[in-house]
Amino acid sequence: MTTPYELAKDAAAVLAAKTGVEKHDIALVLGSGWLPAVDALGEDYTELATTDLPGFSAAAVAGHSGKIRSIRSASGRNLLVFLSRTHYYEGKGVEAVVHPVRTAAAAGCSTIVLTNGCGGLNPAWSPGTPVLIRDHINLTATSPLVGANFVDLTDLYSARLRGLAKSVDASLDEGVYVQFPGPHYETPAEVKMAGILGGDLVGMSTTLEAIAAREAGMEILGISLVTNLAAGISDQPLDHSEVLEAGRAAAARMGALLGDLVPQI
Ligand SMILES: O=P(O)(O)O[C@@H]1C[C@H](O)[C@@H](CO)O1
Ligand SMILES: Nc1nc2[nH]cnc2c(=O)[nH]1
Repeated sequence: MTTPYELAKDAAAVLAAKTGVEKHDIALVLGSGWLPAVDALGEDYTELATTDLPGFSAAAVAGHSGKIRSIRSASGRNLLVFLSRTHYYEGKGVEAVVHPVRTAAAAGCSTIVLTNGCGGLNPAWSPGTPVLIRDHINLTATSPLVGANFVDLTDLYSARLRGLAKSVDASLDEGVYVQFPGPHYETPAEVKMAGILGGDLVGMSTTLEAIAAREAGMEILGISLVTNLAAGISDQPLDHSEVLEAGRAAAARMGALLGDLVPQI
Protein backbone atom coordinates (compact mmCIF):
# COMPACT_ATOMS: atom_id res chain seq x y z
CA MET A 1 0.00 0.00 0.00
CA THR A 2 1.56 3.33 -1.11
CA THR A 3 1.44 5.94 1.64
CA PRO A 4 0.44 9.54 0.78
CA TYR A 5 4.07 10.55 1.38
CA GLU A 6 5.40 7.90 -1.03
CA LEU A 7 2.82 8.98 -3.63
CA ALA A 8 4.03 12.59 -3.24
CA LYS A 9 7.62 11.47 -3.78
CA ASP A 10 6.54 9.59 -6.91
CA ALA A 11 4.73 12.69 -8.20
CA ALA A 12 7.79 14.86 -7.46
CA ALA A 13 10.03 12.44 -9.37
CA VAL A 14 7.76 12.53 -12.44
CA LEU A 15 7.56 16.34 -12.14
CA ALA A 16 11.36 16.60 -12.16
CA ALA A 17 11.60 14.25 -15.14
CA LYS A 18 8.95 16.11 -17.14
CA THR A 19 10.19 19.62 -16.35
CA GLY A 20 13.93 19.00 -16.10
CA VAL A 21 13.85 20.91 -12.80
CA GLU A 22 15.48 18.85 -10.04
CA LYS A 23 14.46 21.19 -7.22
CA HIS A 24 11.64 23.70 -6.98
CA ASP A 25 11.81 26.52 -4.42
CA ILE A 26 8.40 28.13 -3.93
CA ALA A 27 4.97 26.56 -4.44
CA LEU A 28 1.78 28.51 -5.12
CA VAL A 29 -1.79 27.21 -5.13
CA LEU A 30 -4.09 29.50 -7.11
CA GLY A 31 -7.66 29.38 -5.83
CA SER A 32 -10.91 30.54 -7.39
CA GLY A 33 -10.47 33.93 -8.97
CA TRP A 34 -6.66 33.83 -8.93
CA LEU A 35 -6.05 32.06 -12.23
CA PRO A 36 -5.92 35.26 -14.33
CA ALA A 37 -2.98 36.43 -12.17
CA VAL A 38 -0.72 33.51 -13.08
CA ASP A 39 0.98 35.21 -16.04
CA ALA A 40 2.50 37.82 -13.71
CA LEU A 41 4.67 35.06 -12.23
CA GLY A 42 6.76 34.64 -15.36
CA GLU A 43 6.70 33.60 -18.99
CA ASP A 44 9.54 31.07 -18.88
CA TYR A 45 7.61 27.94 -17.93
CA THR A 46 6.74 24.34 -18.63
CA GLU A 47 3.07 23.47 -18.25
CA LEU A 48 1.73 20.03 -17.35
CA ALA A 49 -1.75 18.62 -16.79
CA THR A 50 -2.35 17.65 -13.18
CA THR A 51 -3.23 14.18 -14.44
CA ASP A 52 0.35 13.85 -15.80
CA LEU A 53 1.47 13.30 -12.21
CA PRO A 54 0.67 10.34 -9.94
CA GLY A 55 -2.07 10.94 -7.39
CA PHE A 56 -3.57 14.04 -9.01
CA SER A 57 -7.06 14.22 -10.47
CA ALA A 58 -8.60 16.44 -13.11
CA ALA A 59 -10.01 19.82 -12.10
CA ALA A 60 -13.64 19.58 -11.01
CA VAL A 61 -14.50 23.23 -10.33
CA ALA A 62 -14.92 26.08 -12.80
CA GLY A 63 -12.01 28.51 -12.45
CA HIS A 64 -9.59 25.67 -11.69
CA SER A 65 -7.62 24.74 -14.79
CA GLY A 66 -6.20 21.29 -14.11
CA LYS A 67 -2.76 22.61 -14.98
CA ILE A 68 0.59 22.86 -13.19
CA ARG A 69 3.27 25.34 -14.21
CA SER A 70 6.98 25.07 -13.47
CA ILE A 71 8.14 28.67 -13.83
CA ARG A 72 11.73 29.90 -13.90
CA SER A 73 11.30 33.29 -12.26
CA ALA A 74 13.22 36.41 -13.30
CA SER A 75 15.06 36.18 -9.98
CA GLY A 76 16.23 32.68 -10.85
CA ARG A 77 13.95 30.69 -8.62
CA ASN A 78 11.91 27.66 -9.63
CA LEU A 79 8.21 28.23 -8.91
CA LEU A 80 5.75 25.34 -8.79
CA VAL A 81 2.30 26.77 -9.49
CA PHE A 82 -0.87 24.70 -9.11
CA LEU A 83 -3.54 26.36 -11.26
CA SER A 84 -6.09 24.08 -9.70
CA ARG A 85 -6.83 22.43 -6.38
CA THR A 86 -8.88 19.50 -5.14
CA HIS A 87 -11.49 20.59 -2.61
CA TYR A 88 -12.57 18.57 0.40
CA TYR A 89 -16.17 18.81 -0.84
CA GLU A 90 -15.22 16.87 -4.02
CA GLY A 91 -15.29 13.74 -1.86
CA LYS A 92 -11.88 12.40 -2.95
CA GLY A 93 -10.57 12.35 0.62
CA VAL A 94 -8.33 14.65 2.61
CA GLU A 95 -5.21 12.98 1.19
CA ALA A 96 -6.20 14.14 -2.32
CA VAL A 97 -6.75 17.68 -1.02
CA VAL A 98 -3.22 17.96 0.36
CA HIS A 99 -1.40 15.86 -2.27
CA PRO A 100 -0.24 18.97 -4.19
CA VAL A 101 1.25 20.39 -0.98
CA ARG A 102 3.06 17.15 -0.17
CA THR A 103 4.26 16.91 -3.80
CA ALA A 104 5.60 20.48 -3.61
CA ALA A 105 7.48 19.62 -0.40
CA ALA A 106 8.88 16.45 -1.98
CA ALA A 107 9.92 18.56 -5.00
CA GLY A 108 12.03 20.72 -2.69
CA CYS A 109 9.78 23.70 -2.00
CA SER A 110 10.46 25.34 1.36
CA THR A 111 7.74 27.97 0.98
CA ILE A 112 4.12 27.78 -0.15
CA VAL A 113 1.64 30.55 -0.98
CA LEU A 114 -1.96 29.36 -0.57
CA THR A 115 -4.59 31.54 -2.20
CA ASN A 116 -8.35 31.26 -2.35
CA GLY A 117 -11.56 33.08 -3.17
CA CYS A 118 -13.80 33.59 -0.18
CA GLY A 119 -16.63 35.46 1.43
CA GLY A 120 -15.87 38.47 3.60
CA LEU A 121 -17.52 39.34 6.89
CA ASN A 122 -16.15 42.88 6.92
CA PRO A 123 -18.32 45.15 4.76
CA ALA A 124 -15.25 47.36 4.19
CA TRP A 125 -13.70 44.52 2.17
CA SER A 126 -15.49 44.95 -1.16
CA PRO A 127 -15.25 42.17 -3.75
CA GLY A 128 -11.73 42.22 -5.22
CA THR A 129 -10.03 42.94 -1.88
CA PRO A 130 -7.07 40.68 -1.02
CA VAL A 131 -6.67 39.86 2.68
CA LEU A 132 -3.68 38.18 4.33
CA ILE A 133 -4.58 35.13 6.41
CA ARG A 134 -3.33 35.67 9.98
CA ASP A 135 -4.77 32.43 11.33
CA HIS A 136 -7.48 29.90 10.52
CA ILE A 137 -10.41 28.03 12.03
CA ASN A 138 -10.82 24.55 10.53
CA LEU A 139 -14.50 23.59 10.63
CA THR A 140 -14.07 20.51 8.44
CA ALA A 141 -13.77 18.28 11.54
CA THR A 142 -10.87 16.48 9.86
CA SER A 143 -7.10 16.66 9.38
CA PRO A 144 -4.54 15.42 6.83
CA LEU A 145 -2.57 14.07 9.79
CA VAL A 146 -3.13 10.60 11.19
CA GLY A 147 -2.02 9.02 14.46
CA ALA A 148 0.04 10.55 17.26
CA ASN A 149 1.25 13.26 14.90
CA PHE A 150 0.95 16.26 17.23
CA VAL A 151 2.01 19.09 14.92
CA ASP A 152 2.24 22.59 16.39
CA LEU A 153 0.20 25.20 14.48
CA THR A 154 1.32 28.40 16.19
CA ASP A 155 2.51 31.01 13.67
CA LEU A 156 1.11 28.71 10.97
CA TYR A 157 0.78 31.67 8.59
CA SER A 158 4.26 33.13 8.70
CA ALA A 159 4.48 36.57 10.31
CA ARG A 160 7.65 37.13 8.27
CA LEU A 161 5.88 36.52 4.97
CA ARG A 162 2.89 38.63 6.02
CA GLY A 163 5.34 41.45 6.77
CA LEU A 164 6.90 41.01 3.32
CA ALA A 165 3.47 41.13 1.71
CA LYS A 166 2.67 44.37 3.54
CA SER A 167 5.98 45.84 2.41
CA VAL A 168 4.75 45.19 -1.14
CA ASP A 169 1.22 46.47 -0.54
CA ALA A 170 0.80 48.46 2.68
CA SER A 171 -2.96 48.51 2.26
CA LEU A 172 -3.27 44.76 2.91
CA ASP A 173 -5.44 43.84 5.89
CA GLU A 174 -5.25 40.56 7.82
CA GLY A 175 -7.99 38.22 8.90
CA VAL A 176 -8.93 34.82 10.26
CA TYR A 177 -10.06 32.37 7.57
CA VAL A 178 -12.75 29.81 8.42
CA GLN A 179 -12.95 26.69 6.26
CA PHE A 180 -16.42 25.19 6.01
CA PRO A 181 -16.76 21.74 4.40
CA GLY A 182 -18.98 23.03 1.56
CA PRO A 183 -19.95 22.72 -1.25
CA HIS A 184 -23.00 24.69 -0.15
CA TYR A 185 -22.37 28.26 0.89
CA GLU A 186 -23.02 29.25 4.52
CA THR A 187 -26.36 30.33 5.87
CA PRO A 188 -26.46 33.84 7.34
CA ALA A 189 -26.61 32.21 10.78
CA GLU A 190 -23.45 30.21 10.05
CA VAL A 191 -21.67 33.37 8.86
CA LYS A 192 -22.77 35.10 12.09
CA MET A 193 -21.41 32.08 14.04
CA ALA A 194 -18.09 32.29 12.17
CA GLY A 195 -17.86 35.94 13.21
CA ILE A 196 -18.61 35.12 16.85
CA LEU A 197 -15.86 32.50 16.70
CA GLY A 198 -13.42 35.18 15.55
CA GLY A 199 -13.55 34.58 11.80
CA ASP A 200 -13.29 37.32 9.19
CA LEU A 201 -13.37 35.23 6.00
CA VAL A 202 -15.36 32.12 5.04
CA GLY A 203 -14.21 29.61 2.45
CA MET A 204 -13.97 25.95 1.49
CA SER A 205 -10.24 25.30 1.16
CA THR A 206 -6.78 26.23 2.45
CA THR A 207 -6.78 25.12 6.12
CA LEU A 208 -6.14 21.42 5.44
CA GLU A 209 -3.45 22.35 2.93
CA ALA A 210 -1.80 24.65 5.47
CA ILE A 211 -1.70 21.89 8.11
CA ALA A 212 -0.02 19.52 5.64
CA ALA A 213 2.44 22.26 4.63
CA ARG A 214 3.36 22.81 8.27
CA GLU A 215 3.84 19.08 8.78
CA ALA A 216 6.25 19.18 5.83
CA GLY A 217 8.14 22.06 7.45
CA MET A 218 7.23 24.64 4.82
CA GLU A 219 6.88 28.37 5.52
CA ILE A 220 3.33 29.39 4.64
CA LEU A 221 1.66 32.52 3.36
CA GLY A 222 -2.11 32.56 2.88
CA ILE A 223 -3.90 35.21 0.84
CA SER A 224 -7.67 35.32 0.40
CA LEU A 225 -9.38 37.24 -2.36
CA VAL A 226 -12.72 38.46 -1.06
CA THR A 227 -14.97 37.68 -4.02
CA ASN A 228 -18.26 38.44 -2.27
CA LEU A 229 -19.72 39.59 1.00
CA ALA A 230 -20.54 36.46 3.00
CA ALA A 231 -24.13 35.32 3.24
CA GLY A 232 -26.23 37.68 5.32
CA ILE A 233 -23.65 40.46 5.36
CA SER A 234 -25.45 41.71 2.30
CA ASP A 235 -28.86 40.54 1.07
CA GLN A 236 -27.31 39.35 -2.21
CA PRO A 237 -27.58 35.64 -3.11
CA LEU A 238 -24.24 33.88 -3.70
CA ASP A 239 -23.10 32.37 -6.98
CA HIS A 240 -19.78 30.83 -8.11
CA SER A 241 -19.94 32.81 -11.36
CA GLU A 242 -19.81 35.95 -9.18
CA VAL A 243 -16.70 34.53 -7.51
CA LEU A 244 -14.98 34.02 -10.86
CA GLU A 245 -16.07 37.44 -12.15
CA ALA A 246 -14.57 39.09 -9.06
CA GLY A 247 -11.34 37.23 -9.78
CA ARG A 248 -11.26 38.43 -13.37
CA ALA A 249 -11.85 42.01 -12.23
CA ALA A 250 -9.07 41.74 -9.63
CA ALA A 251 -6.60 39.91 -11.88
CA ALA A 252 -4.33 42.91 -12.45
CA ARG A 253 -4.06 43.68 -8.74
CA MET A 254 -3.56 40.03 -7.76
CA GLY A 255 -0.96 39.63 -10.50
CA ALA A 256 0.92 42.72 -9.35
CA LEU A 257 0.82 41.54 -5.74
CA LEU A 258 2.18 38.07 -6.54
CA GLY A 259 4.62 39.41 -9.16
CA ASP A 260 6.11 41.90 -6.67
CA LEU A 261 5.98 39.62 -3.64
CA VAL A 262 7.32 36.28 -4.87
CA PRO A 263 10.80 37.58 -5.85
CA GLN A 264 11.21 38.87 -2.28
CA ILE A 265 10.34 35.60 -0.56
O1 LIG B 1 -10.50 27.06 -4.26
P1 LIG B 1 -11.19 28.15 -3.55
O2 LIG B 1 -11.33 27.92 -2.07
O3 LIG B 1 -10.60 29.48 -3.87
O4 LIG B 1 -12.71 28.20 -4.14
C1 LIG B 1 -13.78 28.87 -3.46
C2 LIG B 1 -14.40 27.88 -2.54
C3 LIG B 1 -15.26 27.08 -3.48
O5 LIG B 1 -14.49 26.10 -4.09
C4 LIG B 1 -15.69 28.11 -4.51
C5 LIG B 1 -17.08 28.60 -4.18
O6 LIG B 1 -17.44 29.69 -5.02
O7 LIG B 1 -14.76 29.20 -4.40
N1 LIG C 1 -17.52 29.00 2.00
C1 LIG C 1 -17.48 30.01 1.10
N2 LIG C 1 -16.61 29.90 0.07
C2 LIG C 1 -16.59 30.92 -0.82
N3 LIG C 1 -15.81 31.09 -1.93
C3 LIG C 1 -16.14 32.26 -2.47
N4 LIG C 1 -17.11 32.88 -1.74
C4 LIG C 1 -17.40 32.04 -0.70
C5 LIG C 1 -18.30 32.13 0.41
O1 LIG C 1 -19.03 33.10 0.59
N5 LIG C 1 -18.28 31.09 1.29
